[in-house]
Amino acid sequence: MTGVRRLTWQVLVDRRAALTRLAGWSVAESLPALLSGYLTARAVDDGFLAGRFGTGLAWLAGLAVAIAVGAWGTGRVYRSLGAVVEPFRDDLTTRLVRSTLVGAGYPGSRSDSTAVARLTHQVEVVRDTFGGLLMVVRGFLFAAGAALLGLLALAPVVAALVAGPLLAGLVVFGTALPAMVRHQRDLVVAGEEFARSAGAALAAHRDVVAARAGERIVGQVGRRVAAQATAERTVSRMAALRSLSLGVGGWSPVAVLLLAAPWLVRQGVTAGAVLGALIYVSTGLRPALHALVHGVGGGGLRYVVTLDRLLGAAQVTPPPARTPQVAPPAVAPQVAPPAVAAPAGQPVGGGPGTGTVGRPAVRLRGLTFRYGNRARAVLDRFDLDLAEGDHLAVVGPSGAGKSTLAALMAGLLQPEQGTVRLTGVPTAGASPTVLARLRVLVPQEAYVFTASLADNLRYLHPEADERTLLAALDVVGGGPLAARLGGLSARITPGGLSAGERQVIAATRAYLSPARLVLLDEATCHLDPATEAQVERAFADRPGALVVVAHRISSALRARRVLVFDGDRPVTGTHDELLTRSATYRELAGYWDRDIPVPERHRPAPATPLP
Ligand SMILES: Nc1ncnc2c1ncn2[C@@H]1O[C@H](COP(=O)(O)OP(=O)(O)OP(=O)(O)O)[C@@H](O)[C@H]1O
Repeated sequence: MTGVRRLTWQVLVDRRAALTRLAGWSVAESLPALLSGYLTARAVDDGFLAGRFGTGLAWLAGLAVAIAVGAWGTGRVYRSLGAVVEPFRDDLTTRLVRSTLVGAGYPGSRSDSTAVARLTHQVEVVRDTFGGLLMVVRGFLFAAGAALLGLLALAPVVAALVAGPLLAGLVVFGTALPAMVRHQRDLVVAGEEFARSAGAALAAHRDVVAARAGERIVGQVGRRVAAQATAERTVSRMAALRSLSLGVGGWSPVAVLLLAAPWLVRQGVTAGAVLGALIYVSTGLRPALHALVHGVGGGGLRYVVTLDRLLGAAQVTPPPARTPQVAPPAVAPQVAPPAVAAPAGQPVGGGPGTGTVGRPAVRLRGLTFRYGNRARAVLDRFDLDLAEGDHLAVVGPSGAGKSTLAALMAGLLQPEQGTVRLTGVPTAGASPTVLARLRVLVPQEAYVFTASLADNLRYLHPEADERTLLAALDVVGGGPLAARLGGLSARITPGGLSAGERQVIAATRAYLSPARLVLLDEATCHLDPATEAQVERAFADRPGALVVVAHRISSALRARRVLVFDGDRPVTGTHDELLTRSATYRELAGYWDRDIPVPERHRPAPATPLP
């Protein structure tokens, strides 16, 4: 909020000439507030009660003149207000549009004209609320100041009786104000979170269905709805505090004056002065306090919160540096895989002594996950580290949990316990945009939409030029397919492609994405072995880490390490190690063996089961 305070102060200082004019017209506007009680008191005491009807009328005529001057002042006040508010709006719009467009200029950002439209709309909200705030605060200061001066002129004791409760009301309001700002902000954030979460769920409904995450996503969106409702209720409760401050500051002075009237008269205060004091309170102070409390508690809070968020949005931060997508540098991966896999259930590849440099690409810690309260745990306190350059094949019987592990790594599922970090960033609570920069998951059912081949490939890398797209197709093995379809501009439809062709397109798209972690969940199951090998090699050579949920032994053989779902606990190791350590792996390798010849050294030992 410091930014809001500083900017507001700056605006006021920069426009001090316009503010001085505004103050001058405000004095004229508050003339009736200054004179109403006093002139009424004179009209009563010196005129009507003294039997001088004409004198009474003359005082009231004076009041009528003051009211006319006040009305003229009000007209001028609105004109001067524009001189303060409009330049503020223009400054803010320029600043935000510039920062949005500059932000869009960073590689990896989209030029977002809707962001500009959204921001300019919010600037209008700031302008209106700022104008309203200026009016009510100024109105209160002048009206209250005028009324207190008038009360002092009538009788200092009356001024003291009114000032006490007024001050108490202001203290109640001022004390509650920070909490009101906080809750209003929570409400705005809750609304945005809900919109973001529902929007992301709708946009990604195909992936949600593919990952069988429907129930979870509905739960997540439902939690956002509940959070927004709670925030609404809290803001409504804060309205009670506004009413309390109005009651104390606006109504109790009236009650005090009425109760104290006999005593005041005994003290020598005239009946006209008591009536004048009541006029000051009921037509000057109370309405001004009412406008202040509702203006600050409503539009004022919106001003603070909206401006605060706009200022946040205006800070242009370049997105993280993007990885070169095509033709990855011809350097060996920085990190050699560990020579020996850690024992089952222990971190692999990133723990102390394993040779990992820097932050691991993937770090899973204490991961427990089950579908539903009574279901068996698919993963139970599971740890895993993957280094940059690592290539892990995940294998296991049907239903063992391979896709679940991939979805957890991708942040599509959230664990019951434990954490998933991708290059140090926790997936819990990460926005879809952040997740998209960190990882790409290619499911078995490849997602292709009706558009040009180029549009399909650019889905995760909108700025990629044609040369980049063609190079990526070439590396992944999609060159012949692109030629057959008629080039990048060829229009494709999901129904017009075979399952394998869709997988090639999805793989090329993933290859082009900025994410450093690639998760292939049986993403090549419809490809012939040669194309599958080419796809896996392309991803293995790409900077980052690769996880392949494998359905052929060839995938496991190409990987640096293999994770096998063996009974209750996944076991990790090299192919050779697992042949001796995992009965499940031996069994799987035995079946796979029939499909693809396995080098002699990889043949399962005719061993009795090992621990
Ligand atoms: N959406 C879901 N709701 C409830 N249970 C689920 C859901 N998705 C998977 N499961 C269960 O979780 C377990 C692990 O499933 P998962 O899909 O991760 O296995 P998998 O090893 O990938 O299997 P496959 O090789 O057949 O794809 C299975 O018992 C499965 O029935």
